[in-house]
Amino acid sequence: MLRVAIIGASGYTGVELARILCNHPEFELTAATSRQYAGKPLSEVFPNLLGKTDILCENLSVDELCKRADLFFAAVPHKTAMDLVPQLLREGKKVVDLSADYRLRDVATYEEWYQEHSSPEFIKEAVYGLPELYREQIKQARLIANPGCYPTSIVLGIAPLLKEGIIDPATIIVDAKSGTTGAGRAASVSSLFCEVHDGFKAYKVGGTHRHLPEIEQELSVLNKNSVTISFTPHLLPIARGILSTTYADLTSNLSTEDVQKLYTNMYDAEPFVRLVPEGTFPATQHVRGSNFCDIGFAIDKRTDRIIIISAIDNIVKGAAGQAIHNMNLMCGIDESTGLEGAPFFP
Ligand SMILES: NC(=O)C1=CN([C@@H]2O[C@H](COP(=O)(O)OP(=O)(O)OC[C@H]3O[C@@H](n4cnc5c(N)ncnc54)[C@H](OP(=O)(O)O)[C@@H]3O)[C@@H](O)[C@H]2O)C=CC1
Ligand SMILES: CC(=O)N[C@@H](CCC(=O)OP(=O)(O)O)C(=O)O
Repeated sequence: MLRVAIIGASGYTGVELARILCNHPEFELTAATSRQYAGKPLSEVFPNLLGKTDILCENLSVDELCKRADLFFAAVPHKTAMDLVPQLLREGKKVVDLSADYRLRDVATYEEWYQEHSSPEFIKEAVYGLPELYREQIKQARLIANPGCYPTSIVLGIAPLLKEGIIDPATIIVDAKSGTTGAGRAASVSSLFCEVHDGFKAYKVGGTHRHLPEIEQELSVLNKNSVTISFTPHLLPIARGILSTTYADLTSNLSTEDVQKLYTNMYDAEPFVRLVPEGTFPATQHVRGSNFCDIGFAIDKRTDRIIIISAIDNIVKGAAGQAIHNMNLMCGIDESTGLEGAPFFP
């Protein structure tokens, strides 16, 4: 068994990592950190884990953790991970960082959207952990920058079209909607039940969301040229799930079958991308609790636009599930291990 630690186990992605690891045949959870719950059993903090793990939460001491684990998931807020990841790497550990700290390849862009980077020397070696695009690099990596939840759903949805050059990149518009777990578990007024329940709102409108540079970075790689998009996130009154609706102008007169072939060519062998049958569209409730990204599309002949719908569970494919997928690849074990479960429904 490979010994695994979760740094930031008391957050939403931390508990999801723990849930998946409890049933993982190759990984053993040997340490879990939380400052506020130090000394408490993780299964007391999260009763869904009762009987599944007897691990205690502990304070963060990298030296201590390094004695008891070889693989690390950093599930702490961005701007925090960059201070602890270098120490783990220097100790020879493999790290999947769920935060944004190593996702942007250009340090100046990171510093424009976040803050001064304390360990920019590791950005170059970090591999962006989207297995559908970077599988071979991930297998060789010791540091993975696990993608953001919105970027995962959006990039996977558009990738085949941009790669084949059949849409005009200047016309890409994305409306994406996220469940409230996307905001994390820390108490905040904007996440209170009465602020979220029974309503629906846009936020960070007008090109101000910090996922924009990440999405544009990956779309630009696929397009082999710089891409700038419009992106508006929305907050859904549900716990889990992201549904992204993307619009773009088609540059050639393709049939639905032609486009279907592009998606099939790219994703047929992918264990966690499902193309939904023609005429049907993904829904958050069909991916809930799973590592799937479901994708569907329609061509609007009236406007010559394509509309792509993609859905993920933000804490599984958008965070913890994708992180475990990446760690499986880094450790050379079957990439689907621990992630095969069907979504919960209803
Ligand atoms: N929620 C989501 O859908 C997604 C989240 N992410 C990213 O994953 C990471 C974790 O997110 P999420 O689980 O939602 O966050 P939460 O706020 O729910 O949890 C954060 C965790 O980090 C710990 N923590 C906070 N500050 C520090 C610190 N300074 N030092 C050590 N530990 C700290 C907290 O525990 P304690 O305070 O007890 O120490 C807690 O366990 C973030 O970087 C987030 O951006 C990525 C994709 C999707
Ligand atoms: C609903 C909600 O608030 N979502 C978060 C998504 C953040 C996320 O998890 O992504 P990072 O890992 O890049 O922080 C937001 O919009 O900031």
